[in-house]
Amino acid sequence: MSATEPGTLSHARYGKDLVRVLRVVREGSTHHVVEYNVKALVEGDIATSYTKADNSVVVATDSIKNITYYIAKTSPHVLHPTRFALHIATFLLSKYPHLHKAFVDVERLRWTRIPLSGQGQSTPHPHSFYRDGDDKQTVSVEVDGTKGKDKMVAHVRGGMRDLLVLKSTGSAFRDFVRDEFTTLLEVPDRIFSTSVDLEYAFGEVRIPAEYKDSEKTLKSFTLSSAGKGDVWDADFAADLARKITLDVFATDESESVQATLYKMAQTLLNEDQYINTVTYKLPNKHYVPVDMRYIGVDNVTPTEAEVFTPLAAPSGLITATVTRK
Ligand SMILES: O=c1[nH]c(=O)c2[nH]c(=O)[nH]c2[nH]1
Repeated sequence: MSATEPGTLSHARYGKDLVRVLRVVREGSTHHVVEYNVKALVEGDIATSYTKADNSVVVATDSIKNITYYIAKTSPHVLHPTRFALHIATFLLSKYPHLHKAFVDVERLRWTRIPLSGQGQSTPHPHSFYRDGDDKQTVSVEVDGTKGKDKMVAHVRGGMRDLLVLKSTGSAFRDFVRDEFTTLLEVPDRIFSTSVDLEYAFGEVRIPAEYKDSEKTLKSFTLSSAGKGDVWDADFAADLARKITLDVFATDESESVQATLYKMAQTLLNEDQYINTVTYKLPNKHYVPVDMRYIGVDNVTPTEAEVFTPLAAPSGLITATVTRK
């Protein structure tokens, strides 16, 4: 190595981030829409592009963006974020022999059919939608073609972020360490609010042959899943994870964010046998009772606390990963 290069390139990965795409699938007069934010990165024999300014090994990030749109246009998987991500990753590796790994993250934004009321019942509109929550479904896939393009394997993670929840009772925080640094009061009842960030990992899967030959099979190909909530049925897992998170949050008599988080994770592992690890990141979004004693009003005794101020910062942050035994 030349004296002017004291370092070696030990890691190199590149691609396009923040590719925004809305796809409409028309089924007669019923339409389906999905909106995604996509990040697609690749690794492979690309070192010389960094070390020798050799762009002959570079698939332009602009082309990676175009491939993302092309798969959005042609993939039979486009309505399913996990399979869509797998399709982009697999396509990149199949098309470019010198690329060996692809990393595709997809965020799905919420668009839900507008429910129309009439004749005492609600009907979902066939082509009008509304944003019914700021939470995003997340998908991260890593497809590894290093053992050969006919033996590709994938590591898939699902999850969600920005699911904002609050409960006004059913949450206590007591019996924590008390010493000279403690100012927090023990409370049998408090507000509990968090913005749920969840990620869960499935076991490794082989990419079926149909995925690779995308252009030949695009029209005909449908993939059957091996079981409810597996990688190929990850939408089920995502709905289940959201439902469990909300159910446990609502019904748990919480002794702490830690204890509620752990119950959520165990419930998800119990209900989806294909998920192996679950990671929650739960900020504790504090709401503080306003002290009105100076005007002779009790708003601090837990049973009297009715007026709160949200505390933007600092925030608690409770995280944990629970792994299947
Ligand atoms: O559920 C909680 N866990 C903590 O670790 C903690 N720390 C704190 O100040 N409040 C809370 N609440």
